[in-house]
Amino acid sequence: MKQLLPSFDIPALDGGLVARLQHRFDRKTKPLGSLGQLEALAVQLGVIQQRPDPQITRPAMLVFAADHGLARAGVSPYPAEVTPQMVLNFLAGGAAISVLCRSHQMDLKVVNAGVNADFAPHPLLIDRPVAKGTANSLEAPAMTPEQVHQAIETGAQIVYALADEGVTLIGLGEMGIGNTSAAALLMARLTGEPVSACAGRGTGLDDAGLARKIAVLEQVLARHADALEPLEALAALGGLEIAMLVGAILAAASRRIAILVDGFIVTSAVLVASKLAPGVLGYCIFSHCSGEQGHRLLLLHLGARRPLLDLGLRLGEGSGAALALPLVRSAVDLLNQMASFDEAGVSERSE
Ligand SMILES: Cc1cc2ncn([C@H]3O[C@H](COP(=O)(O)O)[C@@H](O)[C@H]3O)c2cc1C
Ligand SMILES: O=C(O)c1cccnc1
Repeated sequence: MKQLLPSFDIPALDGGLVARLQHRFDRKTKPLGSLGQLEALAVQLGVIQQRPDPQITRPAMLVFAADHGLARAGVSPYPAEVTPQMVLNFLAGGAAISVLCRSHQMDLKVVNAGVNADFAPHPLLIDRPVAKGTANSLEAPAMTPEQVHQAIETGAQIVYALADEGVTLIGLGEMGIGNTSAAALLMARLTGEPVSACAGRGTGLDDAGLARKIAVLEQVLARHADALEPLEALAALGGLEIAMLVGAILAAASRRIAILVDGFIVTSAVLVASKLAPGVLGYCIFSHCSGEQGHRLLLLHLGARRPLLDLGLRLGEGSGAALALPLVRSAVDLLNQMASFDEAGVSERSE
């Protein structure tokens, strides 16, 4: 299925630049290393942008929405109608991500990747559905190879258009009832972790509901036991919004755009993208560790030991990514605006 992947050229990040940017930070008027993780964050932005003074211009939040056939297997306590209803809520400005994008001056775009509904045109809506939801992966592969290809291509095109408008950082979010199941399936298949370590309560399953979800997901994995390659796994187990996220991640990295990764579902898309092109990881900023069971372990598989925030969020939509943007802005401002010891005439360490 590899030939169905559009080609992405991910620039390798320049290790020498890391040392030069860190040296620039080390000359600032503060004890060495005292800005902790913010230093590495600013350095990462500088390396991504290949400049000593990284800039965050026109930050955009892309929320990809789609429906899941697997939702019919009772893996979520909420009905599938919530997906289109929440899309309308995003467009009307009443959802958590709407509020957070206003709070943090992010340009919100909602992508219909495959919701089971029709939408009237709206300035915030990018209406590019590949289908009206996925097939139920208990019965068939969730997507055909062609649908996966189209979704990846569409996600990439959306990001290329933003790059052409001067966007240098994107936040990624999602909406799709049932998608913690799709994400857990991808995690289990691509990391080899047991389903019980990958599946969580999602929107609030009780103990019996979680046990049922785990049993369903084990059946799905057994049904698609031969879907081992990342694109095959994505087609068999994933979702249209997850496939579009994969395209968006690959395209962002190929244009040197920094990616603020949200919660469990977006991180599952990073997992797939990183199996296709490991270089994408250098472009990812892991904004937070979600309360969803499985997220911390998934982050560890991706080498992300210290996501920026740990607030017990379990929402998705891009909420954690939007909340982390002020930290990224602060990191970059500190690197760009702090005086050095020489500039400020401050004495340096004497021993
Ligand atoms: C009102 C509402 C708003 C949401 N916003 C994000 N999600 C989150 O919950 C869903 C995943 O959980 P599960 O796999 O349990 O269905 C996704 O849509 C995710 O974005 C929401 C869920 C609900 C109910
Ligand atoms: O971590 C997430 O992204 C998440 C967790 C629960 C429900 N929806 C999303």
